[in-house]
Amino acid sequence: MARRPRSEQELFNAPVQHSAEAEKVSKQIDEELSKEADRIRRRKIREVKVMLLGQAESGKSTLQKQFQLHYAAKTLERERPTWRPIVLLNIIQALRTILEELEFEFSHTQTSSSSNDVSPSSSSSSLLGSSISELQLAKWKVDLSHVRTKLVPLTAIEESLSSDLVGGAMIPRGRSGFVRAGWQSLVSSMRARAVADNTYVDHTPETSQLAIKALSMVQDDVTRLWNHPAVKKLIKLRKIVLQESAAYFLNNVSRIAVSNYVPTTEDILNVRIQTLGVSEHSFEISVSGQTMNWLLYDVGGARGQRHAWVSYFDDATAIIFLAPISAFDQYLEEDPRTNRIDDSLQLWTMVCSNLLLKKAHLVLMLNKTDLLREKLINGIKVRKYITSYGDRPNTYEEASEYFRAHFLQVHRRKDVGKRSIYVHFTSMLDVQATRSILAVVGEAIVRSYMESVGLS
Ligand SMILES: Nc1nc2c(ncn2[C@@H]2O[C@H](COP(=O)(O)OP(=O)(O)OP(=O)(O)O)[C@@H](O)[C@H]2O)c(=O)[nH]1
Ligand SMILES: [Mg+2]
Repeated sequence: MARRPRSEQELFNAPVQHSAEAEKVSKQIDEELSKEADRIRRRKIREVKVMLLGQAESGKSTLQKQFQLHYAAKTLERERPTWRPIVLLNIIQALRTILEELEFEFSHTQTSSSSNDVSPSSSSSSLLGSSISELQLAKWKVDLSHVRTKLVPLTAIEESLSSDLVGGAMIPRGRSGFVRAGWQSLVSSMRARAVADNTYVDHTPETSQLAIKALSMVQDDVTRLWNHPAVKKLIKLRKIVLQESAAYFLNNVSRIAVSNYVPTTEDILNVRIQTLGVSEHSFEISVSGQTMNWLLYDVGGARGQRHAWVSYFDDATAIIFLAPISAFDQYLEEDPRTNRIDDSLQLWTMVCSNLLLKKAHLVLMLNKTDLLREKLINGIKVRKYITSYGDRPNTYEEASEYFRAHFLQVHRRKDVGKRSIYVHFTSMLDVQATRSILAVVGEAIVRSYMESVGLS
């Protein structure tokens, strides 16, 4: 009996106590959820989405690496060994192109004298030039055949290297040298990794190791081929057209052909590998005391890749458009009738006039200025490829300003957002110059973003 009231109290109070406890817990949960929602909202507010757009080979992936170098240097350090197969692939691709073109040219050589006359005075009328003697040509053919045989073990590795980059998938013939988002995890699992003192534990993937070994065994032949007068002549005549990075790597073969080779930053910036699809990269960037989470979207720029861009447009904070102004004498690989500058202008028109991008901040990078200078110094005439250039002086100042004016005119006529435009002349291989440009670009994008969300 004595316990009854207590028990009654228990009966009445217990659920009351329980419900108070539950209410407290529920309140706590609500508070946590609200805090989390707030955190997500704030994080979202600080998320800046930047798309890198431009035709193939305009330098988008190189710019992405520069961002990584300046804002997430440790990640670039970690990934350093994963660039090794791509450097090797670039070297082998260049050698294959040289050998194929030499073979084609030699097999199409017509002699101006009878075929069994090999006197030094008889001459060849091939594309190699009429001044080459028959004797010389015969000697070159022997040289080529000798080098080709020696290089077989190296060139045979191209397909395997390329296939490793796409997780072992079969690569259609003639289609080597591309990567998709996340490729680094395929080649880094992690046979090579950085350790604290910046040396690398060498577990190089087998294919790369084989390629390095093969390269080290034939490096003198590679150098002889690269410096061969027939090769120099065909490059000058544009019968051999190599990737822009080929000369850099072929001049550095002796440094690369060593078993403990680790790509330098310059190597990483110089490599050429086509991007397929869209790759997302994230960086924390601090500008004017604000830490922003940058999501950088690096897209494939070839015509067949551009359909993938649009699904990223509607929430893009900024577009960095790259136009390689050195490409005035080049045509699209995917459509050899279209001049590369014309294609860039068309793409830029699409960017300026696209309603989904109406609110995006626009940055225009007129890239590859180093190559533009080089071409003009070497006497390549702009007006030969772009007739409207007329009689303007064939100088860097004149040509760069001419291209800038054209891109600005497109923006003036086609911009649907009445936006200011930020234009920079860039040379994406120049680390110091690019560092200062990235600081300016970063600040401008963040400022414009803050204004747009009313946080300025
Ligand atoms: N000389 C020189 N080379 C550059 C410059 N910018 C990029 N490159 C080189 O141009 C080549 C192509 O650059 P990428 O960054 O791969 O081009 P991309 O725009 O990403 O091309 P896709 O992925 O096919 O769309 C690479 O070998 C780069 O090293 C530059 O300003 N000057
Ligand atoms: Mg790319």
